[in-house]
Amino acid sequence: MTNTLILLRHGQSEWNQKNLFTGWVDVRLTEQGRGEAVRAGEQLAAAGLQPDVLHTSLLSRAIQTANLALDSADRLWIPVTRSWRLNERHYGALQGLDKAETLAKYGEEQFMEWRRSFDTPPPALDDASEWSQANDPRYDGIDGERPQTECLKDVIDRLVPYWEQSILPDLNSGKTVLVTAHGNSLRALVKHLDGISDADIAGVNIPTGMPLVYQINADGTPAAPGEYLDPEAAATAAAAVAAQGKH
Ligand SMILES: O=C(O)[C@@H](CO)OP(=O)(O)O
Repeated sequence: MTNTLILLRHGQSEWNQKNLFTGWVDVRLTEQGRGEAVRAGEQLAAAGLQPDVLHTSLLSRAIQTANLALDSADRLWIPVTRSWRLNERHYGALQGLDKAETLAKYGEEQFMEWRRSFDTPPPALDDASEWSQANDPRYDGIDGERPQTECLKDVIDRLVPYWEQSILPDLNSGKTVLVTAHGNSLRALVKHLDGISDADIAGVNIPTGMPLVYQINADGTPAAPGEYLDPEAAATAAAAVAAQGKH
């Protein structure tokens, strides 16, 4: 007996479009991103997938994506739980910087280490920065745990407890669960689910707006690796994410 988990990265955001490091900065979807979210919902409906509950991050781009996708799947009414534990990886002092300029300034090795290494966080973001979330009321309750930078390992450490305590119980009560989140928080979850090594996860990129579907066993393991509803389009879009900053 397995239950269905659908992972969905938000559609293109304003800062994806501008090629800026985003992290916890609360940017919105572009028109293209809103279209991706609507299409994701249409794909769910066409595949006969009907989410019973939604888990989202606290960031607007994931919330907008969920709302648009659920609206086009005619499931806008389902219960919602939101958690900072599903937020994008905090990108530290890189938040707000241009990816291409950062690559040119620091070189490819350092750039890729910051983007994709498992355990090297970027430099911390000063609380006084305009891109800091130090005074953002949505994080009032988590102040002791509010990061100033994170590597992927840090994201796994804060996300896996949420997976075990909130998402897995929903799956085990027989619900189809939709999770809308972010490139790196979903890489963290996919690494955990698929047992991908610390080295190999560097090569995994999650495209925007493409539903990724798992069948999950009662013990939280997947019955098989996740499958995109549109594998060809997902592979093309993931390659574009991998190449960001390089053109
Ligand atoms: O900027 C970010 O927060 C992320 C996702 O958009 O970028 P990257 O893919 O470079 O980790």
